[in-house]
Amino acid sequence: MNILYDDNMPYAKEYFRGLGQALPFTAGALDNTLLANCEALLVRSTTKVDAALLNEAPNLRYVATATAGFNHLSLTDLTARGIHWYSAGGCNARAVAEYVLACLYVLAQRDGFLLSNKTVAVVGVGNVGSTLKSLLQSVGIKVIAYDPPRATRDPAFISAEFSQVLKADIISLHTPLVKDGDFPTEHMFDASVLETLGPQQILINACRGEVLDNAALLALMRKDQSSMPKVILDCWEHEPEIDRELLPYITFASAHTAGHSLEGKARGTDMVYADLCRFLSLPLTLTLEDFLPVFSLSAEQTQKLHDVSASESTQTIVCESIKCMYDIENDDSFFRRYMAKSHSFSELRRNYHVRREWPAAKIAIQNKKAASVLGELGFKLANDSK
Ligand SMILES: NC(=O)c1ccc[n+]([C@@H]2O[C@H](COP(=O)([O-])OP(=O)(O)OC[C@H]3O[C@@H](n4cnc5c(N)ncnc54)[C@H](O)[C@@H]3O)[C@@H](O)[C@H]2O)c1
Ligand SMILES: O=C(O)[C@H](O)[C@H](O)COP(=O)(O)O
Repeated sequence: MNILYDDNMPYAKEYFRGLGQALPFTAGALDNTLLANCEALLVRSTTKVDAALLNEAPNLRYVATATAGFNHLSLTDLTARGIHWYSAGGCNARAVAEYVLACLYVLAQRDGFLLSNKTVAVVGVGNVGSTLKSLLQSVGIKVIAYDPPRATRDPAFISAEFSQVLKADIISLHTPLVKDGDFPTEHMFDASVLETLGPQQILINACRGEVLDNAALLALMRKDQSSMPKVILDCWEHEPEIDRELLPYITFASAHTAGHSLEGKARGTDMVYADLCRFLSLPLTLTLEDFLPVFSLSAEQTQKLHDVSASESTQTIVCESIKCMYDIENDDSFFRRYMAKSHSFSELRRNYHVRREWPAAKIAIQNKKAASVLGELGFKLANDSK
């Protein structure tokens, strides 16, 4: 089988070489001569698989995206041509949930509030939203779950009302981009919705840029930033050509990298591999454990955690532990510096640093309450913790 895979899929060479002739391509530079013979095309979200691409690929039988979102695949065109398609739903759910928690803990420390006193509205309670909801609830943070389409599919799920969402202290968006049907999400947060929010609230978009009307947000921020919520953006409208004018009004800004943990990306490759093996009726011979490197904190980080362990404040210890794994302030300042130099959003994403998920780390924390919270959040605790 002739396979083409995005060269930004970790371990793809190792996973796919046993399934046929597997060649890498760079998103944005997919060669039509390669497409002409391609039978299986493995992409990430930066390759649009539409009629124009499919017209160049007459031998294509299989398309997969190693990402959760699949709004870059034209399902109508794939189905019309009888091409099997797959998306790796859930591959990076923990990565995005960790991103949201990292933002919230750092903001709580910076602004001097207790996260445990806040209510978080999770909008879209699928793979990402459910993972986030479980982690928040496991550490005692109240969650409002909003997902009307899920309530129609799953009688056991009861969705909150949208009016309750708008009153929450923190609103975190985790829906797909849906342009039509009964539950569209495009510009779900438009000017009329944004105007109902206040400065004591926090709004996070780590799903798709188009769910939040960026032009309306910019206009309202310019009119009176002091009446607006704090806005945290990982996903932007019109990526990669985002509106840089919005940047000064954003509390934490990142380049659509919430899901870019090494595990999140590699799990995407692994899930596509498993689906392609099923499609070809071949046995699975490789797993993620064959590839993920062992991780340990640096001596400096270990010392820092040891020092902060003496703190009385659980939130301080949890925040510092999270920062050892994922420092959102670093991502934010790097992004701002990078964008100020007119560098490309896509390049920044391609060269994103290696970020590991929290269960990869083993930490020693003396404070019992903090150790328990960190355990709930997925950190492995060394024997001398608790
Ligand atoms: N920033 C990132 O790096 C990153 C990473 C992963 C996923 N994503 C985005 O987040 C989205 C969610 O990911 P997921 O894996 O949880 O997908 P999912 O399909 O598992 O869950 C999405 C949920 O949103 C719900 N939903 C749909 N329309 C809705 C509406 N109008 N109102 C409320 N809820 C609605 C669905 O019913 C579903 O339960 C993806 O589609 C992708 O666009 C972004
Ligand atoms: O949908 C997803 O899984 C995410 O948006 C994912 O992180 C996108 O990453 P990309 O394919 O653009 O590298």
